[in-house]
Amino acid sequence: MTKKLQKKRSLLSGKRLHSITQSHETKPTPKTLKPLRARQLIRRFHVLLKYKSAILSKLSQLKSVDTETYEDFSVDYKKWIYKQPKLKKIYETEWKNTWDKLKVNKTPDSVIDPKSNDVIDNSVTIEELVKLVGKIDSETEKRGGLETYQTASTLGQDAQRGGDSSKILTKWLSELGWGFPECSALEIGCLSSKNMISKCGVFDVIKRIDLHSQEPGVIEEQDFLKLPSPTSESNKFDCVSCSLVVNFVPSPELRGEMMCKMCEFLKNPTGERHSLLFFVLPLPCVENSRYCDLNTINLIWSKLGFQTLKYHQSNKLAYWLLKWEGESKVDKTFTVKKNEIRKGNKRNNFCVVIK
Ligand SMILES: C[S@@+](CC[C@H](N)C(=O)[O-])C[C@H]1O[C@@H](n2cnc3c(N)ncnc32)[C@H](O)[C@@H]1O
Repeated sequence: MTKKLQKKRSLLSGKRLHSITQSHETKPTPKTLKPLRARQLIRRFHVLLKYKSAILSKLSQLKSVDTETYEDFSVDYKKWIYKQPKLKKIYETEWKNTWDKLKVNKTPDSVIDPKSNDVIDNSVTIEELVKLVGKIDSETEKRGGLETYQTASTLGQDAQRGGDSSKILTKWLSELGWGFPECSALEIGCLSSKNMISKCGVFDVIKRIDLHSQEPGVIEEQDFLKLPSPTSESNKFDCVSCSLVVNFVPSPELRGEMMCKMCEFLKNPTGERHSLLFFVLPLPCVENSRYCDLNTINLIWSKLGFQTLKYHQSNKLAYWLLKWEGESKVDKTFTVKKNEIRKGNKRNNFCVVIK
């Protein structure tokens, strides 16, 4: 490959050139993206993350004969692959092939195989799974990694394009006259500390977390699913905001776990002081999913002890403001299974499962 072509590819991917074995340098992420490009990127990252999670979970079942235990296979899988020379070679070869072949500005290929309808069936071997992980990791990197995904999402928050979603939360809080002394909030999936939730003046304390912090020191780099639940009421929050995060979570079971876990972070109601949850999903998750509709989400929230105070649909998003009735109102026995609600091949597969 000529130097010129290499440079062009690195510019397209928004990354400096590096080999898979080199330590990754800090990569420049594009500062601007056209709205259509941003939407395409967000969609592609969701697809890649979803498949990666399914493939790693299959891989962790198949490798169960391995004696070494891994604290978190979704993070440690590379250690496991690299321990075995044959698998390491498969992973690296696929990573490099994908890196060389992928044109980031072209409509991407199917992640697994269009012939198998992208289904990971039971006959798939460890080698095939490792190859798929190599392919996904390489594409993710070549598209600029999570940072680029976040840039695309931040651009979606641009005031000229409707502003960040917490603008609706603050409007609703002011309509309700909600607010207390020493009011605290937990913002899950926080892209910026300059959002309306931070500027509205209702909250004295805001804990901001994100899988990949864009503002170290202000936004804690933390997976909400791994965040230990507070053991005392004083460490809980008056409000939890979880906007456009559950749809990012890669499996239906983890989405269910995330929704249930939010309750553990909310203060139980005392007198007039009620805790709130602000929740946002892309509209297609409830309007056009094969497995989920508005009733499903509303049922889950009501079983978890929430009462809907406000609901709003824009062209693209669904917003809820929910009041929590406390631990005693949580139905700990209810389950939600993956059931087909709508038929048709133009549907998406967004789904929440509660076990
Ligand atoms: C589409 S952005 C939404 C950002 C913002 N809340 C909004 O409404 O525009 C999703 C964010 O959620 C973060 N995220 C996804 N899963 C997460 C998790 N398990 N824990 C913490 N953050 C997570 C991602 O890193 C990403 O920054």
